[in-house]
Amino acid sequence: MAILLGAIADDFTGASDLANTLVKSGMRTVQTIGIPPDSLDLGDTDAVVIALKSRSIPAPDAIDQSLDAYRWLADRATKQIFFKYCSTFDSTDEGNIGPVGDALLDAAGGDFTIYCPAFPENGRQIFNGYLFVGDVLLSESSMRNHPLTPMTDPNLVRVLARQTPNGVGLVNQLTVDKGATAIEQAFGTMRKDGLRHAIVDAARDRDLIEIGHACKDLKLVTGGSGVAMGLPDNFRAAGLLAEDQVSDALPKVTGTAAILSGSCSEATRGQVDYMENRVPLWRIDADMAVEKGQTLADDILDWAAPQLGDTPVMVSATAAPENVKALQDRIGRNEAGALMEGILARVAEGLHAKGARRIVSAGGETSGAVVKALNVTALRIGPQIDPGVPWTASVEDDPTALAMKSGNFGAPDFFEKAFKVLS
Ligand SMILES: Nc1ncnc2c1ncn2[C@@H]1O[C@H](COP(=O)(O)OP(=O)(O)O)[C@@H](O)[C@H]1O
Ligand SMILES: O=C(O)[C@@H](O)C(=O)COP(=O)(O)O
Repeated sequence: MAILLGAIADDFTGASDLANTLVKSGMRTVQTIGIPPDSLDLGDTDAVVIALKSRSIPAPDAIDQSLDAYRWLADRATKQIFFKYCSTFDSTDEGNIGPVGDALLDAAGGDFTIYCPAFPENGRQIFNGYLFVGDVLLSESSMRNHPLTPMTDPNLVRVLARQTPNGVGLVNQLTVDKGATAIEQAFGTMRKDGLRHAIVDAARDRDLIEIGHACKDLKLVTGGSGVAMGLPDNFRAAGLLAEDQVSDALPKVTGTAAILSGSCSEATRGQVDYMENRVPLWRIDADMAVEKGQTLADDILDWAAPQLGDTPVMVSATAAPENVKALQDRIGRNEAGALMEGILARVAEGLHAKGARRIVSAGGETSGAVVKALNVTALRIGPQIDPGVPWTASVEDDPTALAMKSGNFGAPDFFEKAFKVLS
């Protein structure tokens, strides 16, 4: 059976955000951790989301990994390819959105694609190419202090133009407001003008649905999870997708509970503070982390072992921007990230070995490190906790329930709510 939509996501939280949208829009979706083994039974699957950890690696590596994922999908006669990146367009001037977009477009034999990270339900809107996060421009939001991809330019046409040698245009709100036909005509005009990429404005879900409909003939669509909302309708209109409701029921998972947080985003900082005095919480001290390296995980595991149970134990590297900067100045930006990710991944592995089977991780890079340490191959998508964050369960015989929270997603009580949604 052919895959209708094959997505390549540049991080793990982003992948489950997209899978959540597709399931809610009626597609039977499997999220895989990296390129799936041939032994993976896809069953009746309409969409596959391949989660990579390619957002913050050098662009040539991100291209190679994305093309490997593309080839896996192409070998399975996938009808349309989706490249998922962050709703805050997380990237540096060196990549990776433009370079991966260009490489996938070449591989898919396309000559034009769109870039639309809008996610109105989570406050990401695009007007005249400018990305707003909540009420402020991207560059005024907490994303300006992101530990790995600080976003200081809110104009996505400019941001993308620095990442590709090819022309970047804009389909603005006036055109989007006219609906799918007008948007598709704008794509045609841009193609004739030799533009290969277009940022597309979107402020409301109904804009995203019209944009999705206008993308029905594109070989490659790129964006946040929002723009995927309109894509399932295209397959339904072509008679390829049933009208059936898709279930988000997960197998019953028992086992102790844990929360691992390495996101330093504003929302996560508030969510970690909320859990103070509500659960056993180990906040990783930067000095101790530098001194002990990954062996700090063993101390944390000794502390956690007697407290494991229904109430989650929580381990957090989450820190304020000035503390993140201090550690980065001391040991380097990527080294600081790798240090904290390494400790949290080793804690995850140890907790899993001690019976933890309900695990929440916060942060895209962090979740990537955690999930890789758990040797998970693929995930079923379960109920949503907050917009963009579903529970998932690994397909393995002894399943682990995992919720991977994007840095800036979720209400202040997210971690507490997560375990209520699962029970
Ligand atoms: N105290 C800290 N100092 C420096 N870097 C940190 C600290 N805590 C976590 N990090 C790193 O910051 C990065 C956060 O990125 P990520 O997990 O993707 O979160 P988000 O989803 O909020 O972007 C990770 O690489 C993580 O290891
Ligand atoms: O689109 C989004 O915002 C998310 O799906 C996402 O990719 C978030 O990444 P992190 O903030 O690194 O978790």
